[in-house]
Amino acid sequence: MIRMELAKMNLIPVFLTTEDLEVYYEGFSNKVLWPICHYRLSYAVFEKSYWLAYQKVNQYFCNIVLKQNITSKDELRVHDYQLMLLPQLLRQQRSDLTIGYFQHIPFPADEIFRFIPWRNELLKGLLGADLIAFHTYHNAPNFLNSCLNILGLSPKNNNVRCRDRCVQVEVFPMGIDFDKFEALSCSEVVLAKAEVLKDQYQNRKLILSIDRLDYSKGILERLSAYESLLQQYPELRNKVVLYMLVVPSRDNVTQYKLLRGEIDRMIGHINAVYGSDDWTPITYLYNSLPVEDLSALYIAADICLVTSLRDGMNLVCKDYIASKAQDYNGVLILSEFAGAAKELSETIQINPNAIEDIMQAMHLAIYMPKLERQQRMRSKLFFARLHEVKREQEASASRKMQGATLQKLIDKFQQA
Ligand SMILES: Nc1ncnc2c1ncn2[C@@H]1O[C@H](COP(=O)(O)OP(=O)(O)O[C@H]2O[C@H](CO)[C@@H](O)[C@H](O)[C@H]2O)[C@@H](O)[C@H]1O
Ligand SMILES: O=P(O)(O)OC[C@H](O)CO
Repeated sequence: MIRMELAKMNLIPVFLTTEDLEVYYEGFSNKVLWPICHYRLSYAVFEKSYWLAYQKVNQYFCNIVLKQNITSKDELRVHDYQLMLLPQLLRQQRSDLTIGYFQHIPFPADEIFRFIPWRNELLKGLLGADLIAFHTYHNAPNFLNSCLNILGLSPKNNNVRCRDRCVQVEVFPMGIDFDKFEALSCSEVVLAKAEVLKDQYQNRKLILSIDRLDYSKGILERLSAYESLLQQYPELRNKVVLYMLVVPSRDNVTQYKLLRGEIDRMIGHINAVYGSDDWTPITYLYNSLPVEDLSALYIAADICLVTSLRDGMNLVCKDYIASKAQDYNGVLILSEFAGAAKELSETIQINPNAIEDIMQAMHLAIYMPKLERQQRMRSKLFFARLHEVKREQEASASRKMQGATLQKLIDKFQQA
């Protein structure tokens, strides 16, 4: 049944057992690779059984891919850290294939990647691809340094030579479906929902955050900063609301369970200590919402607060910008450790480890004059459009075209 429904969308499922999910997905992917790539060494659990499952499931994906009727004209694209071994597994069976690999999360410094007992195998797995790509610039040298210092392969001009093949390492910052969010922000249904939200909060300043429940998103740091804001500027009490939408994620993994408990505790504390009969400082939703509701939140929010401690890109901030394409009326506070910060220079950027900085950024955003808000948002809109996901798809359809397409867009920007 599932198989048939997915076939209608040209999709083929890869079914995993409960045990595979536990050791491959929750285990190796999210207790080894995720913490290492997000610089949380102490959260990594180097279990041999996780590694065995990771190899097994990557092989399983490989078998299913190769059962399809693939010709050497097809281009295979492997996405993300759950499938680092897949490029080489495919290459071993089919040397004629063109394979791309895109990593959505950061690639850490070689001294960090080195911690993984199976780092050589992982790097060799990736090097089965013809093209390895990351969101932002610093990931590429991190990967190339790992090839050099762990495998002893000297890179030359972003290329790594593996026997008779040359692997190219590139940077493609990913965007969103900009038009979709812009269109939603004009839809009557969404605008009505946004009005309901504004009424509900009686025109208090609405600070919005949306993320999966993840320790990489700096959720506790955000809460500490918000508490400091209410402490240091008591005149803001009853005038602001922090609306936190936290999307459930990996809830069987220990560190995620602990984080959830701590979030609940901090929110309970802030609401109990600072709240009053007619004002709750934090609205907290632990849920996944339909896209119309997300869009209404973006429209209603005066400020969007992104506090990632590490983030490959962060698309929430781009969704927010696209949702402001009509009136430019919003302020984005963005962590300097989110990949998006490299493109969005007109944001208020913060180091999320500096609680005082987040607090001052919120204060600045709350009192920012309308003209300045709009000027900053206009320039951000340009960059969010520049890397729209549709353009990226067209651009990466041919590797050769990529450089030229991107250059053309950059030239256009420079002329503007
Ligand atoms: N309830 C809901 N329903 C529908 N959509 C929802 C939703 N809640 C959130 N979303 C959407 O999901 C996306 C989440 O992407 P993010 O980049 O913010 O984080 P994530 O860590 O999941 O992504 C990983 O992949 C992305 C993309 O490569 C990288 O930016 C990031 O660094 C990396 O960790 C956003 O576009 C958001 O609008
Ligand atoms: O929810 P997960 O575990 O599939 O991970 C989502 C992230 O987009 C991974 O990059």
